Amino acid sequence: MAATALAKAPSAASNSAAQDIAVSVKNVDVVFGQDDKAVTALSNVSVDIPEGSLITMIGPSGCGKSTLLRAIADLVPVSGGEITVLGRSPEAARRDRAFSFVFQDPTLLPWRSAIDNVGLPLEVGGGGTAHAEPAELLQLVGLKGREQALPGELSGGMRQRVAIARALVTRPKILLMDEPFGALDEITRDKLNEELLRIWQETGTTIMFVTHSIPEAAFLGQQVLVLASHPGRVKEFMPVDLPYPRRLPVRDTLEFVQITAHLRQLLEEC
Ligand SMILES: Nc1ncnc2c1ncn2[C@@H]1O[C@H](COP(=O)(O)OP(=O)(O)OP(=O)(O)O)[C@@H](O)[C@H]1O
Repeated sequence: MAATALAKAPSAASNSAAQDIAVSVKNVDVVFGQDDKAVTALSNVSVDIPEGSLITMIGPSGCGKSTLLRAIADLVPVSGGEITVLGRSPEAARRDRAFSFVFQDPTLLPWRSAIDNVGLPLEVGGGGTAHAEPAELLQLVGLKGREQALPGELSGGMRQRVAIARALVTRPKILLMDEPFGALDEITRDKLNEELLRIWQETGTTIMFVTHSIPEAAFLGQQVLVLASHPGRVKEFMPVDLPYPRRLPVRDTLEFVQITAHLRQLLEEC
């Protein structure tokens, strides 16, 4: 396996001129079940996610945020329309390890150290592919010195950092994150929000991030994809016109308050 350093990709935030599309979602429907039990989770959803961008997704419970992320990740089949990931099918992209998924629950193996958890994807089918060094990734997520700690010896926030490092070890172009900080206390979550932005800028990874938190969606995202429910559909794809690097105090500015007020208004209409 070829270990490579975490090459600094072109700054994601300053890369908006290069509009190659990482994920294209075109007229996508997802229907679960059949006949009178059929649930239309997504209806005619279209959105293009530029390479290197950080997109947050928000919407009422059950509007299909996770389903959209899972369809992109080839975990859920689409019933209509088309998804392409870096120009190929989600299945091909999964085989090529074009993306990694981070869930709310970090699901680490409790008997393996932090560094061995980070390296796990390399042991299951990662042979021959370029990858990042687990130790370097633990440093990237702020866990230098805790390489040998077992998950049970780490806090919830630290475990989620390990999960993020593990997701990055195969050097995916795209990171799909489904409420990764939803179970954490507010202070830890704030800190991880700032750190995720730093990681994004250092790696240039395209990130799609599902959240229930309006401030989190606005703080992280270059654009916020607002989904409405029954059936799940795009309500608005709203740009967040705040410069990066963003620090937490930006949330106290009038601009930020106006953005979150607009998002709240959109969600009330969903
Ligand atoms: N495997 C499945 N089988 C049947 N229905 C499903 C399945 N997965 C999701 N659904 C339904 O699809 C709809 C969208 O669910 P999804 O989990 O994508 O919503 P969500 O916006 O992520 O919700 P939440 O914010 O509560 O996590 C819901 O009505 C849900 O019940």
